[in-house]
Amino acid sequence: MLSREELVLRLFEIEAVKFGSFTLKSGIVSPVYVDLRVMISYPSLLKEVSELLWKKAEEANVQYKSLCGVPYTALPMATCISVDHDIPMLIRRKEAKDYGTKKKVEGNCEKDSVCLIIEDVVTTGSSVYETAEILEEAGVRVTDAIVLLDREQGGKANLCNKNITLHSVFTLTGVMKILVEKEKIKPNQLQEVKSFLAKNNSFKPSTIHRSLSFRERGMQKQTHPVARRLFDIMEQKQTNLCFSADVDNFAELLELADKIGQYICCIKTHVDIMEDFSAQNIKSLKELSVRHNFLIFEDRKFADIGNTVRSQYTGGIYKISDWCDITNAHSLPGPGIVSGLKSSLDDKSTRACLLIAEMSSQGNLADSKYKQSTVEMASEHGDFVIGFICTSKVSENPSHIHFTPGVKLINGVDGFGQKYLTPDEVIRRRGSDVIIVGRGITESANRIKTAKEFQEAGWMAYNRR
Ligand SMILES: O=c1ccn([C@@H]2O[C@H](COP(=O)(O)O)[C@@H](O)[C@H]2O)c(=O)[nH]1
Repeated sequence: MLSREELVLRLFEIEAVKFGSFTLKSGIVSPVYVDLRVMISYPSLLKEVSELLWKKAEEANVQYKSLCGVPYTALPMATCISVDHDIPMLIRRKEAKDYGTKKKVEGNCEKDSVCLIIEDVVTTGSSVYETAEILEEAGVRVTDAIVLLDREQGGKANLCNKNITLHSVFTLTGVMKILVEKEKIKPNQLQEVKSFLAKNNSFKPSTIHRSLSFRERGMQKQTHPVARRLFDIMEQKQTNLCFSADVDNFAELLELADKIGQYICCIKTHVDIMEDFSAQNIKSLKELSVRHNFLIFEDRKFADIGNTVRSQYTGGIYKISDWCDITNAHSLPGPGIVSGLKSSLDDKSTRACLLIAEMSSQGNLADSKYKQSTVEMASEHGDFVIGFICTSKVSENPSHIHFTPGVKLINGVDGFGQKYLTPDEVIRRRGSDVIIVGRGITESANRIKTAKEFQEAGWMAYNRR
């Protein structure tokens, strides 16, 4: 085995770590460049490095069942550890297969077992987190990651905010100190890199843990009256569960609303799947919403120009604006959609809208720019838009409420690409506020008991953040 110093010198020799002036993909000019891809050309060094990564996990006493290298550079490292120590490996695909199983993870994903992530270099931590998300979708848990070199640019803290502990074999400044000692680089190069690192730190302090309570958010001056009612209900009934009542007849819907009404803050409907829609049935639902103190959210997902959505909201057979407290809309058509919807309301204090910033389905087209523009649109229409359909916290405005669909008690994916996350992942780790649960309840043999379980899981996750 090489000593730590010898290993650093080898990495320097093979130019896996270089000093000078390098323009990064981001356009930033960096005085240091790390490229551990070259290591596959030096198998004995690769083996040494892999052994160090494994030892780091042992020292940190990480308990895990399998390991997964972040593609591509860490893949051979994970493979060496797997073979040398007889530890099952998982491979994360960069692209899901577009045929057959469409799997994103290869290998045996034992439900709820812990998978250790192996990475070569961490800067912001985003590649580790992306890999963790995909592994968790496949049903395994990620608690720790081992990295050969931490560039000390905020990755460790960012991952910590996501509940992943990063253990590093080397830090960039640690490597540089060895190189200064061995007179391979000058002390001023170390200083230059240190000041570069200080100026280029990616750490984003999470506001999730320090966020205000639902009660406090309901009391903000700019909070819309409908959002205020919802915050009040959530605190009063200690529930952030929105039940997605995706059944096709009112007898079943009303029975469910009555039986599980005590556990929910909101019921979500798709009126256009009901076979027996009638004003009388809606009246009965309204009565139940008053008796059990929950709001009604019609998941209409408006997506047309302002003039059309105005008619769709108020007219036709459903007359949605007459009875639903909350509806939702895609931001795709632009701000006209919000203006169109709200223009039909005489009293804007009793009706509100959520914008769809993200979707829970695999392969959806809402990218980060779309999400950001959606949040800007919401901010411009605070008199009607109270929050978002999203899969993570998208807005820092405490008056905005985040609703997340695709929730079950275990992670997974349905046959049409609907991705499921747990209440803990959605509320505590991702910072959303309300879990939307449909089939997790309707497909249960004991719907009432299961609704209570979701209520407890959602509320516990809120209290733990
Ligand atoms: O991105 C989205 C937006 C809306 N939905 C709706 O939520 C429920 C989820 O039902 P499950 O049975 O819990 O999967 C359903 O009504 C969708 O239309 C969503 O899933 N994803």
